[in-house]
Amino acid sequence: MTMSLVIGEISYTNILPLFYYIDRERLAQMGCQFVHKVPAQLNEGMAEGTVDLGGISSFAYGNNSNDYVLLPNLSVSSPKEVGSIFLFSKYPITQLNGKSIALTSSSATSVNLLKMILQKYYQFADVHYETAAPDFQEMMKRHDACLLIGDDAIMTSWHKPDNIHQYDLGALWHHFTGFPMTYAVFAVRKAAWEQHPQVLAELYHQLLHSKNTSLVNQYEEMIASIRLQLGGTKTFWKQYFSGLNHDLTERHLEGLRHYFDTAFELGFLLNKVEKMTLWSPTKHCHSV
Ligand SMILES: C=C(O[C@@H]1C=C(C(=O)O)C=C[C@H]1O)C(=O)O
Repeated sequence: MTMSLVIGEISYTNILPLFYYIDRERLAQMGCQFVHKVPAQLNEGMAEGTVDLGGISSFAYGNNSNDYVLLPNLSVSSPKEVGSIFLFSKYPITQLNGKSIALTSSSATSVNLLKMILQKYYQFADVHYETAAPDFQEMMKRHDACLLIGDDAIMTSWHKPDNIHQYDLGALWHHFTGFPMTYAVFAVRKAAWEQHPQVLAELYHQLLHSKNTSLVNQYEEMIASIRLQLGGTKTFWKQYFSGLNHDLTERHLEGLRHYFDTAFELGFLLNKVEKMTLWSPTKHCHSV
């Protein structure tokens, strides 16, 4: 069997509803291969062409919007609090100007989101950033605050010392802009989509099916398996998933546009994202 699509699967709980119910055997028979990595590694895989599609940081999509198309109705987003993207700080956030913050090496969207929030909304011009492996203890040895995402952030929040302040970036973004935040999108490299349209259509159908089944089952089965691996109570995980959203509506795209425009304005993105092109299983792609 020749390989068709290499699919990037973010190795965090937040994306699980989209993958939990897919038929991996059927997709493997169609030549699909899955790779589990943190977002920053999948972003890189897409850029160098070793990954064909997958959940990637929306910031990485913004950097490559002419070469990738978006799968509609799929994302990792939150209307407000996200519950797994946290700034942990020795000081209240209002006192972070002039301080040093360690940024997880796993992320692209959230590190830029944090910089944006501190620079544009808190008007801090003098924050020192350093990228580091996602390890709370190590990060806090040499820095005043640290940014963690995904399961690293969740686990850290469970064991955080009482004197450490914790800020949810989804809540901050919503507070300052009123928009939902989309952290990950499903992007496909154009070449891969053109070569394997049928495999992509099947995969897309399965991802949507998984998302809908997860919702209908209220994440019950999934939560049982997550608890075996990571611990945590059923109530905790129910609440976590109820704060997330995996759609990509017009409102999500508006929020993304605002994020990309701000990232360009502050020089984090080198090019303005002029349009976002959405793949369609039945028609030609269209841009918004
Ligand atoms: C919701 C999350 O979103 C993740 C954050 C990402 C980023 O910051 O680049 C990328 C993919 C998402 O899965 C999370 O990590 O908790």
